[in-house]
Amino acid sequence: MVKVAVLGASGGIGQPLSLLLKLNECVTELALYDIVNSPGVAADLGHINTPARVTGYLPADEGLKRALTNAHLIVIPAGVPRKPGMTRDDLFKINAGIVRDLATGIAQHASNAYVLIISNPVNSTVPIVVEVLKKHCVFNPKKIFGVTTLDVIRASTFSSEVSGADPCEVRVPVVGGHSGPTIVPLLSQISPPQSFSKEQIEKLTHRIQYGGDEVVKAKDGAGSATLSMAQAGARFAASILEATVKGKAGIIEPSYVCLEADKDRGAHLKSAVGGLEYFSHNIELGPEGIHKICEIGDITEYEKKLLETAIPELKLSIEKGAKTTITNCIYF
Ligand SMILES: NC(=O)C1=CN([C@@H]2O[C@H](COP(=O)(O)OP(=O)(O)OC[C@H]3O[C@@H](n4cnc5c(N)ncnc54)[C@H](O)[C@@H]3O)[C@@H](O)[C@H]2O)C=CC1
Ligand SMILES: O=C([O-])CC(=O)C(=O)O
Repeated sequence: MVKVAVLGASGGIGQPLSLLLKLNECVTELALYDIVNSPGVAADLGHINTPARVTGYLPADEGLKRALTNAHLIVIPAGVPRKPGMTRDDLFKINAGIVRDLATGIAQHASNAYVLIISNPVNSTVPIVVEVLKKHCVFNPKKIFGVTTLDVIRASTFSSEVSGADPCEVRVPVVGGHSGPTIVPLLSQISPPQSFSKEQIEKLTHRIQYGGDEVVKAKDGAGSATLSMAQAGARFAASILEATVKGKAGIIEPSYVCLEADKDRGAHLKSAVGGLEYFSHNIELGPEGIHKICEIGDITEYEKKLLETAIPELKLSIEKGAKTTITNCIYF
């Protein structure tokens, strides 16, 4: 039995993500939780002829508990998206409370599950989840993931538009966090190798860092990336299932994680990034979640400067998330 729960399943990301998870034949039960419309989304998806049984839950009648109980994997796209002119950090006031309450449910009803956090600001919401799990003494750093897959998907797409390479084949490590200057693409490590001019690198870097803004602007008040994010979330969830259910070795995905998940390499990386407790980088997945956090490797002077700029902002976002208390959260 492989139960996957989606929290925020009726939203712009939640619905297409749930559709893609319903198409994943490794999933046998798909539990959809939201404060609105989840039974309808579940009824609709339930007609698709793939193995997963789909159930929908609202907060009434212990819906969160029922959605979470026995979940192997939980994906969280619950929360409000940006409008033009907002930063991801502007979402903290509302989303911090939502994520904290969902994390409390996870601590109580599914403390052994793998948790993928999509809700923004990811740089802060991941520390919120970790602090809640720590408070309940159920924290396992190898199982908590901030979803940054969309950054590498964008890096593959945008760099291929310049180079003409096949976007399906191109991989660019993107490190740091998930907001503007904290998104640090390492174009010098692009695979297959590719050389770009200084100007191309600067333009590409900026586009990858602010790719989210392109969508927010184009949607003109109707939200942020949903379809590309659903694909990114489904890809990451599929990789976690491949590694933890099917036991496939050597899968590498990027994610924003707690560096203590990999004692040796994590400690090394922590000292290389100014003592940050959380950082996004390529992760090798294993049967128990995070198997190995990859090294940063050789980077150019330009990339070192980007990293130096990212570190102070990341530090503030991490502290803000870790300090979240009942009083600084707003509810619907
Ligand atoms: N990590 C990433 O790369 C990305 C993250 N995001 C973030 O994902 C989040 C969701 O975005 P959208 O789906 O576009 O928003 P949306 O507003 O379309 O959907 C959010 C859903 O969350 C639900 N919700 C609100 N409070 C809830 C609660 N307490 N429990 C359960 N569900 C709750 C809402 O009812 C709604 O259905 C935003 O915070 C957005 O910034 C968006 C794109 C990329
Ligand atoms: O830009 C946003 O607010 C949503 C997001 O995180 C992204 O698209 O990368």
